[in-house]
Amino acid sequence: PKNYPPGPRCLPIVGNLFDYKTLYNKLKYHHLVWCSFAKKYGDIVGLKLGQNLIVSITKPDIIRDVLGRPEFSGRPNSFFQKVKTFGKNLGIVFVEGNQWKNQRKFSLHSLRQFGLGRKIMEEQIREECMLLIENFSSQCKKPILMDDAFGIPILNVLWIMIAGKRFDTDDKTIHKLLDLIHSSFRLMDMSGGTVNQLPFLKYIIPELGGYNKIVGALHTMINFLEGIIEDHKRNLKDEPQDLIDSFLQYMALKTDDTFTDEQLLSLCLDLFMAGSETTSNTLSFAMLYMILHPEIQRKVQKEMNDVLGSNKCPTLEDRQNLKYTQAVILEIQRMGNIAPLGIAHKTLKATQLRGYDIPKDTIILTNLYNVHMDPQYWDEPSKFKPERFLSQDGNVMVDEEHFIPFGLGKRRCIGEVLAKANLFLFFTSILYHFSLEMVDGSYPDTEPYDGITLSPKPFLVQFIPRTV
Ligand code: HEM
Repeated sequence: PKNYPPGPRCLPIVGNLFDYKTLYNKLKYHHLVWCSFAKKYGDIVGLKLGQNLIVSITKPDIIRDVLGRPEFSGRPNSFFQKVKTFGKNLGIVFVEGNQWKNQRKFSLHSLRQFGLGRKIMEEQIREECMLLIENFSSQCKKPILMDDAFGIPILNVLWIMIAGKRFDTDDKTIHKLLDLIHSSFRLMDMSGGTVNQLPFLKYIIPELGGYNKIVGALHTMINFLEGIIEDHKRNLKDEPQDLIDSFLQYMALKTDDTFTDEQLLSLCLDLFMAGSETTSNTLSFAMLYMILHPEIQRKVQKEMNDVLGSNKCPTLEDRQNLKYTQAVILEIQRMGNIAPLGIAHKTLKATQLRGYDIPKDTIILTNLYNVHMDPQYWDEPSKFKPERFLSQDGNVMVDEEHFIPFGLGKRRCIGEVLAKANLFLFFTSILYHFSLEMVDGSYPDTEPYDGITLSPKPFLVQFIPRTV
């Protein structure tokens, strides 16, 4: 397109697909590919990958601008999205227009009704923390493998709001489902994946891009959720007990035609996926950084002792007084970069950005990784330094221009309050009960897995009980 943002020269049909793949093979991470394009072509880069126009933005002030403008609030129509949602655009994360507005409003309202941001949510998190601590205690003589330690406890808090029940830590079906989501997230990417850019390829090479694996995983998830929704239908009471009940009741009123059976299933699927993978990966990163930085771990433990005394495990109320601990959690999020390219947006109409023309239906990637790792703003960005989030007088200091792990604007994460509460309570209760140590002879691999979210590769941790 004319006056499109700069980028490498385009070939017919494939566009810049080969440039992209070549760089990806070299750099191994999608966000680094976009950082590398940005170095060469500037803060706004325009590519064509197969049939899709993709513009990536790396600078914080432009990202803020874009996330604040309604014409950038669409979502790409991904191929996997369609598999997941019966060939239609359903759910919450990838829908647009009124459907998105209504579903987002309903979800937020309903999650709040069933606990989000309320005292009961904290109680449920504390319950999950206690069970996890017991579980770690029973195994603490031997090293524990950190792979999906947090998956079920984290999902449980959300699942109680959505479906009114929690899962046992050793529930095999849920382990399997979380594992499927985890491996699908490793296979997908925000740039859309090859199948997305050249859809006809899926008929030629079905294994391409893990296509079959992802489709299989989605079908397993759908079957599982169908069972849960059927149960709710059978046991529906006058007073709704959870989000699914509320949805079913609202659907029965027939006042809004975006409330359908298929929509309910897709909404649950979206919330399940968005809510489990993100927070539990961040907690795995937390464990990783703590074994790499024992001195920081000691400082967190000392702060808890100094501020709360030696026999009180922190509550959310204590958060404001545990400033160093808060700074450590912020630094874990900054370095962990769970959603390195955020979630892709799409232009709803032709528009302009800093003098460039951006056609309708262009995919927009916000490079959150770059925002958090930009050496022009962050001093020694690859070093783990919690002090960067503390002012001279020891107060927590967050510059919202350069720290946006949950995104910004109308599409901002709806689970932020829950995620922050989970991160704080799980992190502090673990460090209150244990000191974490690296296992002799098994230095962890600090390079994360790539994917739609980043996650640490599995590593071993020794949990040493603290005498508090
Ligand atoms: C540490 C944990 C989390 C991080 C870092 C995170 C990050 C993000 C980011 C970057 C976005 C995209 C914003 C954009 O489109 O520009 C997002 C969207 C979203 N998140 Fe989270 N998230 C986390 C936890 C959660 C949880 C626990 C839930 C469960 C309720 C959740 C539900 C969602 C949903 C539904 C959206 C899509 C919103 C929309 O499209 O309107 N997230 N999140």
